[in-house]
Amino acid sequence: MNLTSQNPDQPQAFIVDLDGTMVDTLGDFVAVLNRVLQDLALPVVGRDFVERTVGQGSEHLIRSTLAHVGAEPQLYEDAWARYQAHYTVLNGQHSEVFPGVVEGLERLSALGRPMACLTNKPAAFARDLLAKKDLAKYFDKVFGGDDFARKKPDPLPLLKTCEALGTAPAATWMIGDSSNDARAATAAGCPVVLVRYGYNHGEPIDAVPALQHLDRLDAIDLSAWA
Ligand SMILES: O=C(O)COP(=O)(O)O
Ligand SMILES: [Mg+2]
Repeated sequence: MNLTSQNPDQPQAFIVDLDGTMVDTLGDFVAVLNRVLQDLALPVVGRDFVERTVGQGSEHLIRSTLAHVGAEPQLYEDAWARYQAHYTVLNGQHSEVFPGVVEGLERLSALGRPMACLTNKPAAFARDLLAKKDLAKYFDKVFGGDDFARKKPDPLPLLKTCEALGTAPAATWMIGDSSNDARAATAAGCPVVLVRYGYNHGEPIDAVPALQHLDRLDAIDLSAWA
């Protein structure tokens, strides 16, 4: 086995999504959104709505939530400021690392290849959450939805992350939970692995083409290394 091989089929680096892939953050999103809605004397939202709506960044989530409860879109700026304030306090309090994630990250990190976390979550919240859940140690780089001009499903964040890791997209595996991750990865030329337990906009993830669909991150098949 030659670990330094440049065979593009072999993973030379990993990019891992955060919400729905490593951490079950739905509880945080629901708690924060409902505090914002209560502040604004608006009706609260349920877990199902949030599960269908997360994954495209905070702006999209806040705008969609206001529309869902029938609020005026002009409330956005106020809601965004309140969302930031509540999220800063509540980040990680209602969320759990998914089963198999620590074991999976240990397997990946044992390969000694560069690893990045790439999420649509604002970078400051992502860094804070990774630190609180003791996952920061696995990543050489962490990028959030406000680090680049465009978010996933645009390929730009993937291309920029590959550049930062110093690896070719074709040799850099993206591990995510949604069609957003898959679309961004495919457009960037990165192979994609999808987990089934996350949030895929209310759609079955098995319908989204990927190298592998996993029930747990530690079930990832790295046999391309053999
Ligand atoms: O939309 C978000 O805030 C985060 O989503 P992601 O971590 O799955 O990219
Ligand atoms: Mg996700």
